[in-house]
Amino acid sequence: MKEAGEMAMEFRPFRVRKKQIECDNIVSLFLQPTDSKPLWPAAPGQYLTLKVPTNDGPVNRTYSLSSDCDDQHIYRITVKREPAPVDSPSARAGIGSTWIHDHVKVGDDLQVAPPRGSFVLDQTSDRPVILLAGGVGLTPLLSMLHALAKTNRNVWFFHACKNGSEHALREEVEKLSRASKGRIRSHFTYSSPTKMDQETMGFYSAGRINQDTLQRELPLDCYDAYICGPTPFMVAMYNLLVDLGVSPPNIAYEFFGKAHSLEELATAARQPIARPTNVARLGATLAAKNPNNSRQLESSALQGEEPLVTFAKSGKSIRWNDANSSLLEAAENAGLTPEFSCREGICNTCSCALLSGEVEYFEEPLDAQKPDKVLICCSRPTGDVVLDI
Ligand SMILES: NC(=O)C1=CN([C@@H]2O[C@H](COP(=O)(O)OP(=O)(O)OC[C@H]3O[C@@H](n4cnc5c(N)ncnc54)[C@H](OP(=O)(O)O)[C@@H]3O)[C@@H](O)[C@H]2O)C=CC1
Repeated sequence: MKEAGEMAMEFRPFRVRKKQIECDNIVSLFLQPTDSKPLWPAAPGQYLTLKVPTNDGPVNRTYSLSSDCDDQHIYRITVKREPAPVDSPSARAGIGSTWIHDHVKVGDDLQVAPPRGSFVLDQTSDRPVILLAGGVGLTPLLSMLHALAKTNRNVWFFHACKNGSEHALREEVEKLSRASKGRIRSHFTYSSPTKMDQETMGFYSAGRINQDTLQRELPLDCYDAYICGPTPFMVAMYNLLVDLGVSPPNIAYEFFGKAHSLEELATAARQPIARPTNVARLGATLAAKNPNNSRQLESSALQGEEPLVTFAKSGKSIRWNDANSSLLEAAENAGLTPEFSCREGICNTCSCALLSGEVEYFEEPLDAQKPDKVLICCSRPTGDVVLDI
């Protein structure tokens, strides 16, 4: 097991050199290090983590790089203002995006952690590429487009937006497309085009990207595909691609949802399936009132059984099952709804008290964790554990 103290990653000071409004609700920040060290290397598709100051202390938020990763001089991130969820208007608007939109100005210094993420362009492949962007999900795909512009690969860049006022970085995509002399084709779909969009014909199709859109644009071929956008968009695009014959292993996406994978959601969208749970409801008193009670349990390891995971507050226990990717997923499969956001050990949203037992991290948390705390999104139990959930 890695020691928590070994896990903290390096944050460095970066200065905001430029803040650019891209459209109604999207801005870009251009960031340069102030410690006179070079930029970290980044792969097209990766994201940066920023420390966002709040009244309750700093929180980590991640933003995909939208710039050309070969640029050794400056990073660009592009951020949409996230309003409070429509179904819960009393909830807070996105902390990070509100702070970037309302408070960050040119000359400010921000703490930034190195590029991370495995949603990256496969630069060893020579297959033609389909990039499917929904809204501000274009950011990692634009970074990929910059890399692809320097290759001989054919590229189709589809971007779905509500309308022209929410369409960021259009000129940059068109410029790359023009310079490619036909090798990079772009297609913009507006779901709710405005009157002005209609007059200027600033989009190629209206409505949502569907099978017709893709079939019209794409010749039969063997593609690599990359999808980024809201989850329903990604689910729909995944199923469209599979229906068009794109091989699932060649479809890449970044997904932070509750299901194991986007593929699982995409299958569910075609044919709803019941999800098995492996919950054993124990007496509500088990370890809940006195977490030390759990120490009276016989060690599962000694018995040769899978570890017992006890959720003290909710009085539920389950046997660990390797089908769970993390303690967070185990809790969800037990019918609990712990808070989470990134599911990658970055934002600390899922941090909870570890009342007893030990865990191991399969993904290195960005911040060092105190011994009595655990990030459940990126850890598994090494023996019986009691969590304060
Ligand atoms: N690295 C990453 O993983 C990144 C992820 N993101 C994510 O991308 C998302 C972008 O959201 P946002 O800009 O608000 O997107 P929007 O809500 O503006 O949606 C963008 C477009 O997608 C369309 N769309 C939605 N659902 C479907 C569907 N089922 N089939 C076809 N088209 C659909 C919308 O159509 P309609 O108007 O009809 O709904 C709209 O035209 C966020 O969830 C953000 O977290 C963003 C950046 C980086």
